[in-house]
Amino acid sequence: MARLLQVRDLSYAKDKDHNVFSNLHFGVNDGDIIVLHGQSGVGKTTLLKCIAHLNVYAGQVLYRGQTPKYYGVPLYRTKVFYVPQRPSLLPGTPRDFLATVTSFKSRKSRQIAGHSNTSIYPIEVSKAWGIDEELWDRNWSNLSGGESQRIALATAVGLNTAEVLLLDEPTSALDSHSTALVERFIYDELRSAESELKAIIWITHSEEQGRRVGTRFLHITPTGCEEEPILPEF
Ligand SMILES: Nc1ncnc2c1ncn2[C@@H]1O[C@H](COP(=O)(O)OP(=O)(O)OP(=O)(O)O)[C@@H](O)[C@H]1O
Repeated sequence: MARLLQVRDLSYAKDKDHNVFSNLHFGVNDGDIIVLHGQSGVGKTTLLKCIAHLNVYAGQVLYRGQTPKYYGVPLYRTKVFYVPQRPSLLPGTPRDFLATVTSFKSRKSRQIAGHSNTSIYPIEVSKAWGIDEELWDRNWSNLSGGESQRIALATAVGLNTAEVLLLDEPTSALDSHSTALVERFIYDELRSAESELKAIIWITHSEEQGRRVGTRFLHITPTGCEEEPILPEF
């Protein structure tokens, strides 16, 4: 089983006197969907941002045995792709964002038969989740929470560059029907031979969703993390 990510002795400090968390050690393997548990404010979002190299941290995050700087951070971020909980804070429109991400030469987009435009697949994915194409040309700030969540996720999945997705409450603004569509799609992508996607770290506050999607469960505390056993269902 291939080791995709290795987190070693990771700690993050808000300021010089306050660690948010410290001493995090864990690995992410091919096929994993790791659900992060932990009290509100313990640092789950912060941890995903550290892994995406968006926060400055102490310790090491290795992707396929190498640091983000070894690949170059922009390329690394297309391989280990962070999807924020509130993409509405991004500047410009979703189509601008798509153009920026697709400009990295690491991209290996999946194409739709009959389409020559390689950035069309994210738009097609979002259509499958009920998003009209015209919404891609609206400013993020003028989209609803659920629309921007689906578009950001469709970008991450549809570009097909990421081997590891870092999902920060990706369906928190969605109704149960849209949530089910998104969960099924991501599950199928993870198991598709055509998809680059190999593993996910997923933050959810829904225990039911955690049980539906998770293959491993990691409990974060301020002083470390431990793997929770998967309990048999009765
Ligand atoms: N930009 C920031 N500046 C200063 N402190 C921050 C910032 N962002 C988050 N924090 C603090 O860092 C800590 C961890 O926040 P984080 O959002 O990572 O927690 P979380 O476990 O994801 O929380 P929740 O479950 O409520 O979403 C909190 O104490 C939070 O107040």
